[in-house]
Amino acid sequence: MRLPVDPTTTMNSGSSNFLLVPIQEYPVLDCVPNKNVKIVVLGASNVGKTALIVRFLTKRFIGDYEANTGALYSRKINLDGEQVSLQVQDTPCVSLQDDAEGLYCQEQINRSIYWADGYVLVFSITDHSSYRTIQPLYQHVRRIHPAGNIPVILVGNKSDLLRARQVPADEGETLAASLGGAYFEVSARENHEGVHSAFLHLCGEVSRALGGGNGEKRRGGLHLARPKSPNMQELKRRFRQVLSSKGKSSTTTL
Ligand SMILES: Nc1nc2c(ncn2[C@@H]2O[C@H](COP(=O)(O)OP(=O)(O)OP(=O)(O)O)[C@@H](O)[C@H]2O)c(=O)[nH]1
Repeated sequence: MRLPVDPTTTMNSGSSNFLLVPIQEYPVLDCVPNKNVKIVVLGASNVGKTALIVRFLTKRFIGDYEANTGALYSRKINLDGEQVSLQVQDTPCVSLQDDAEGLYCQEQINRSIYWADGYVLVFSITDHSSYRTIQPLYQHVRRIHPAGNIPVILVGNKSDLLRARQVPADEGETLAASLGGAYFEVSARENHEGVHSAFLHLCGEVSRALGGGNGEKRRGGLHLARPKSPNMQELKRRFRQVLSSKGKSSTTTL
């Protein structure tokens, strides 16, 4: 069933896509100053990225969505007793190239990866090919953020479809461990709590990575941290490093 569309319900006014349930946007005025947790949800087609975001933000599950072109949602959350501004970016799907190592990844996804501080990598437990996209996807994120810690969680969605399972839980756990993140097996369709815990876990990781309340990115990657004292040699070295890492990333133009 398609619900009526209220354009005020989308947070991304420049985008033609829309969501079928209203997600309230909260003012960020009473949030911790400058503490903005930005997460992006990535994965193959049809794994439930939009369903997970809707579940997390509204506690609801809606069966059908318009084809997703990437909407940005913002709200206020309570994290360890602090009101924090959260932004969640939905994305179009990624897919494996024929050699199964490279990734088709739209430019807008690259921009979202660059923008975000934390990553929800989603596959469907009923679709092994969606699981196989995760490792190349993570490598792709790494190319965009080559240095430092990357807060990430791995989500195996559609756990209500046990009879159609193609990915055993221990494969999910092993993969998550190799990425340095936690694994959550959830059902956006049947359960809010699991989805909520997964997103909140990542928000906590991001918040810690951002550091004690000043909201500045602590990790490296393409962000050039300002050196304590001006040193032209060091600046030139960092600049060359960034240029060469950009050159290595064939799909990334930032
Ligand atoms: N059974 C079941 N179906 C789900 C679940 N989550 C999502 N779906 C269904 O899976 C389909 C895809 O969900 P979406 O949220 O549109 O997936 P997506 O990853 O955003 O898809 P793309 O727009 O192709 O990137 C829809 O028909 C959903 O109703 C789940 O936990 N269980």
